[in-house]
Amino acid sequence: MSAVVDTKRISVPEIIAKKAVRQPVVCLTCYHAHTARLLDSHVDLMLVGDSLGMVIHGMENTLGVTLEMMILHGQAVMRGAKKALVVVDMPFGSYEESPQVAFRNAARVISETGAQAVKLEGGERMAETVHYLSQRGIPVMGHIGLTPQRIQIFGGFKTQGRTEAEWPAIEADAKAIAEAGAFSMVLEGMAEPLAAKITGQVPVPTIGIGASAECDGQILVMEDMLGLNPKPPKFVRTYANMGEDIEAAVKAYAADVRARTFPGVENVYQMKKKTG
Ligand SMILES: Nc1nc(=O)c2c([nH]1)NC[C@@H]1CN(c3ccc(C(=O)N[C@@H](CCC(=O)O)C(=O)O)cc3)CN21
Ligand SMILES: CC(C)C(=O)C(=O)O
Ligand SMILES: [Mg+2]
Repeated sequence: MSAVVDTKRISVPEIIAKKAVRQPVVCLTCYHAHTARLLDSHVDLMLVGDSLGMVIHGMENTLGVTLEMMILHGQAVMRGAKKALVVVDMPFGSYEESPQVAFRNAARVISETGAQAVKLEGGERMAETVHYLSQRGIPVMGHIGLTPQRIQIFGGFKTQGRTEAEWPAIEADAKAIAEAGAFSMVLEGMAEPLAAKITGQVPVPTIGIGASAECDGQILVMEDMLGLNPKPPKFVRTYANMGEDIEAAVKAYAADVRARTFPGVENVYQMKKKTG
């Protein structure tokens, strides 16, 4: 018998349980199989974010991302992720209309990708939908504060809750989706003390991005922290300079091809030796 490899996947209840024991929930976005494999043993949760429209498809915002794109990338990530919990973003237009439409589309995401959960943007106005999905077997991660799918309403990617007058509405959003059954929630782009306050008010883990170190977990767009975004937002810490590394590698390859030093003897095939 072959050795038993520990590939048990982290579950939704295990993510929730981390809050009580103050274990930070480590999250990154992930859009491909090869990066999923590299991230798998280091993160608790991978989010197939609709930011993929901007980050890998070059779109100006996330509004043009389709359900088909999310399913395709969700399938790719699931082929590389064996231990981490995988969450797939519901794209703009796939869940806002009604809880029923949201369920139909979320069920496609879950059944066609094998991911554990979906994420959708919105607080109080989406609470009924969060409840409808979680009651029917689909774990939902909430997302409040700066919700990029409302870029046209906000007039840009603008940090929320920087005046106290804005706080009650955002606190009500957090409370509403927690009560509706969200298993965790992303707090994006909000003033630090507000994110800290909400983290103290809800029973499920808060996952911050441009929020606060007091959130129960953190998420970043992987390409941003790897140095692949030439103009990263202020909330990003870059842990590698992959943009520079890729350019240097491509430059060296181009020089080798032009000098005919690639391929080398080690890269080419000789004729088979004649036998007999
Ligand atoms: N590459 C990438 N990283 C992300 O984190 C990300 C995406 N794309 N696309 C979808 C959303 C959009 N996000 C963004 C993008 C830019 C800012 C930004 O420029 N913020 C300003 C502050 C703006 C203000 O408060 O007025 C900053 O300087 O950080 C914020 C969130 C976060 N998400
Ligand atoms: C930034 C995270 C939270 C997200 O929603 C995305 O990547 O789409
Ligand atoms: Mg998103």
